[in-house]
Amino acid sequence: MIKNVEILSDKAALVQRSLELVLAKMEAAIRDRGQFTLALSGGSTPKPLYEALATQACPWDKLHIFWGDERYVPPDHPDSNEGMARKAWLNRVPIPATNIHPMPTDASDPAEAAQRYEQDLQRIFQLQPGEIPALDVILLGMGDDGHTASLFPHTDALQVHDRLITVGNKDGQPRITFTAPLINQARCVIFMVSGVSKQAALSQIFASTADDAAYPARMIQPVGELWWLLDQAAGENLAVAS
Ligand SMILES: O=C(O)[C@H](O)[C@@H](O)[C@H](O)[C@H](O)COP(=O)(O)O
Repeated sequence: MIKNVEILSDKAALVQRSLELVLAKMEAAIRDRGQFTLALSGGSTPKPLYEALATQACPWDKLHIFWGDERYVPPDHPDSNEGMARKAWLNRVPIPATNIHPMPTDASDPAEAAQRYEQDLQRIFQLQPGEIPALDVILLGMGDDGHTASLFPHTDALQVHDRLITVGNKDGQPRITFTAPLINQARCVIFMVSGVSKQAALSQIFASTADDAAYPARMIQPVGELWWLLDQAAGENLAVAS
């Protein structure tokens, strides 16, 4: 794993840097493998990045879009990560509808939805049993509590190591989420973290020792590149071990 930490002057600079990095990874992936597989994060931080991507001239037919987690609501619900990304970006560009792979949230049992998405990935990536796909880029955020995707502190999802997709739990509300093993198989993971409220969790996540169950973002140690892009407000007091 190659770990990079950059502290940008403000959120706009963080978004611009994230855009540069995603575009660079997109160009390299399409050059090397003919396509670019990207998993989106939810929350508020990445929305301006998605809006910026909507202004780019990309080989849209070579992009495949996934979500790293999803609230268990319909896509037209205001909390939907899929709905946010479609409004901010995907509805504004000519990306083929078949290249967009949202997490299902229509099953009565979220575990069934998680299994369906896992089967989707197995089909799309033509996986052998037990094989974990390497996505080109997985975008992640981090909550004030140190969660990432929908891997929340002290939840069962943190213990799932034999699946690609599982059911997360935020205060009793179900989520669909990538598991840590799937995230850690990525060629590149990019965390986008903004705001002073993230400082306490970041200090734990960058500490040489802390409880991974309490700060699940610590579990993200990808085989490829790990990028932490922080704005000054989030990263100003961070002692970054090399
Ligand atoms: O569905 C979600 O909410 C996200 O995937 C979640 O993991 C998010 O990235 C963090 O909660 C940070 O959210 P902010 O970017 O809003 O701080």
